[in-house]
Amino acid sequence: MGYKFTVEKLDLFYGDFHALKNINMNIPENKITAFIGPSGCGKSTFLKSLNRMNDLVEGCKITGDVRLDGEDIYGKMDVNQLRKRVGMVFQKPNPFPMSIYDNIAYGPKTHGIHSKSKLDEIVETSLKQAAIWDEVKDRLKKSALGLSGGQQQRLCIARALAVNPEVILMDEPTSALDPISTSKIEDLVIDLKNDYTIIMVTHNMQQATRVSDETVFFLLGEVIESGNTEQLFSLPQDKRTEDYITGRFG
Ligand SMILES: Nc1ncnc2c1ncn2[C@@H]1O[C@H](COP(=O)(O)OP(=O)(O)OP(=O)(O)O)[C@@H](O)[C@H]1O
Repeated sequence: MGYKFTVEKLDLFYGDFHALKNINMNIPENKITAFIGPSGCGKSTFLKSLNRMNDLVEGCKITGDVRLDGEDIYGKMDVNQLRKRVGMVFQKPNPFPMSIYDNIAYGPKTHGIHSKSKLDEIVETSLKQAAIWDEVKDRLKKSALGLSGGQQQRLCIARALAVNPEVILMDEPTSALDPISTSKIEDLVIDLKNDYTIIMVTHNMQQATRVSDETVFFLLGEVIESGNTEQLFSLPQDKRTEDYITGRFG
């Protein structure tokens, strides 16, 4: 199994607060990895350290080693290039206040693509990949804010795909959505893993078992247990994992 990310001895501090403690992890390529754990245990913080979103947080200090395809992302790698390779989808759909078309074309334009035909092609392909093309193809020039929550989230996934990333980080991508939209996003995520490496934070255990290949359980800033999803849920090795997945705490 090839690893997309390898993380060694990662510690992260927000000022004096030690939010992530000695994280060691390998994230397999072209698989879906789920991060689970109670609120405040550091899942989002860790997710954001994979594309250096924490750089924007004042007082945040990170030590250790995070490698993408063997390359140190906190070394010489250009942050814009890193974020192009490692895209992100947030909990609440956050389309830009512009047309559906422009939401998708925005990223490719900032990376130097200006040909109308090329942009048209990227918009269509990305929307098709995100399983929303049929719903929006006749209203591409209309505001993205007029879409439903579930459509907006698929649009945001299309926007992430438009810059041709290798990894997609998803922070509770369905927590604001109804069951039908959730199921559409889950199907989509499973389809996408053929071409992308996906890392997803979820509070929903059923979702983790439905979609992910690997699961990582976080508690109080530490990784308690990780491994094959089916195994972790059927035969947890650590009592704390068992307590969490059986709903005894968290
Ligand atoms: N910008 C920040 N400054 C200071 N502390 C922060 C900051 N962001 C997060 N924290 C703290 O770091 C810890 C981990 O937060 P994080 O958001 O990563 O947890 P989480 O597991 O994703 O939680 P949730 O499931 O509720 O989203 C929490 O104690 C939180 O209060």
